[in-house]
Amino acid sequence: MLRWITAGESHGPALVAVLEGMVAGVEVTTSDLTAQLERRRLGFGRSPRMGFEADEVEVLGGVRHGLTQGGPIAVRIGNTEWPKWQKVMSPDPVDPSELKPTGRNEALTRPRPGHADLPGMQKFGFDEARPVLERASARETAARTALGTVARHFLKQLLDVDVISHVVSIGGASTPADAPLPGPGDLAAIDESPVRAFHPDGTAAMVAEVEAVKEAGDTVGGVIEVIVYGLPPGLGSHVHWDRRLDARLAGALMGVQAMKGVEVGDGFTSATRWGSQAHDEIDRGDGPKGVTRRSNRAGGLEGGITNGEPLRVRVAMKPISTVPRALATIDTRTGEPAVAIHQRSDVCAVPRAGVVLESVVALVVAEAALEKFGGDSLAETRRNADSYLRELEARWEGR
Ligand SMILES: Cc1cc2nc3c(=O)[nH]c(=O)nc-3n(C[C@H](O)[C@H](O)[C@H](O)COP(=O)(O)O)c2cc1C
Ligand SMILES: C=C(O[C@@H]1CC(C(=O)O)=C[C@@H](OP(=O)(O)O)[C@H]1O)C(=O)O
Repeated sequence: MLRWITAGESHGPALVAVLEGMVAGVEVTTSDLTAQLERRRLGFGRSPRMGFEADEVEVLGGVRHGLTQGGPIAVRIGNTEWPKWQKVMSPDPVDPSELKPTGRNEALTRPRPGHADLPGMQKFGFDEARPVLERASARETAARTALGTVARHFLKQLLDVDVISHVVSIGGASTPADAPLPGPGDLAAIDESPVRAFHPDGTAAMVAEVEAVKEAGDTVGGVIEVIVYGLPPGLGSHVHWDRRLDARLAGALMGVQAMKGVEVGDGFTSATRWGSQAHDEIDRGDGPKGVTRRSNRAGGLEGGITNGEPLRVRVAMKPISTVPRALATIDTRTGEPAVAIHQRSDVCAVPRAGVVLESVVALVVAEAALEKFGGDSLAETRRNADSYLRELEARWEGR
């Protein structure tokens, strides 16, 4: 079993994250984690904070001399802004006279429609939104990105698996429908697009959309596609609902802040097609799997099991709820109409979110690979995987 857990507030001293159940012998370094965290900070429409938040990573346990040790991997990501927030976010009691009334410590009683503010206050009995938004904030996704990096390295070293993503649309602007799917070697080019789109026309249209939204003092969401290349058939299982890989991916992806829909393969479009046009016909092929498909509408998953084709999921992200032209709300102190909290925010976090979604997919797929192949060291897991792949191929011998 692979488990991951995070803690920490957006404006606290640091985020911490633990990955438990990773095998020994996976090569990964602090700079590998830093590189993924840097990718997560890029993107047109990012918040002002992303310009200076340095994501200072420290590996506190589980890795020695660049190799995982088999024990829990613990990571700390320091928040650059902590000195400014020390009093407001102090874990220990603070003398009220030390909390000078500034924007930072004013009581947040004008909850933002779309953020966790109001339901969180109602649920926990808080009289302001600070304790809610601090933990709801997508700052936490830095922690999952760090852990996801270990999972990506494991998958790459085990089976040469690549996890990539690209932005399909932002608001009404999309990648052309007939654009080819990016391959594993295209990730660097995607990262160079300011909106992390693969097609140049898509990039131009989406940049224009973000500019228009910014100009209007608004925010915008979009759709991101994550693709995993190199997976063998057989990860996940049809035997029970909570073993289905599609179900587990959807749950983990919806667990990312602001994600409101997940589509596996052609998902919603498949629901409009007739069966003969919706499925992926099977041929004998020369690959290690012994079979190929004429298409990949299923997104590499049938019965909750990988089928050897690229795994493909699309995720819908809603617009950021801290809208600069702030939305109507109520002041929870008085019950009177008010304008929602707004200090600063992203216009569009869709490009950055792709890196988070890749990390989450890597964690779920790494867990499924460990379930299938077992082992305590990368070498042992690889032996088990090789033996399984040989067996798959051997089935076709003489046929
Ligand atoms: C990468 C990323 C950046 C985000 N940045 C912001 C932001 O700057 N302002 C904001 O209000 N929400 C932002 N969000 C979304 C909120 O965290 C999210 O809407 C909130 O936690 C409520 O959860 P829900 O949208 O899933 O219901 C961001 C989300 C992601 C994934
Ligand atoms: C800090 C990050 O994202 C934050 C996510 C976020 C939110 O409400 O989700 C609000 C913003 O934070 P702040 O209110 O401090 O400007 C974003 O910058 C990050 O991704 O590292």
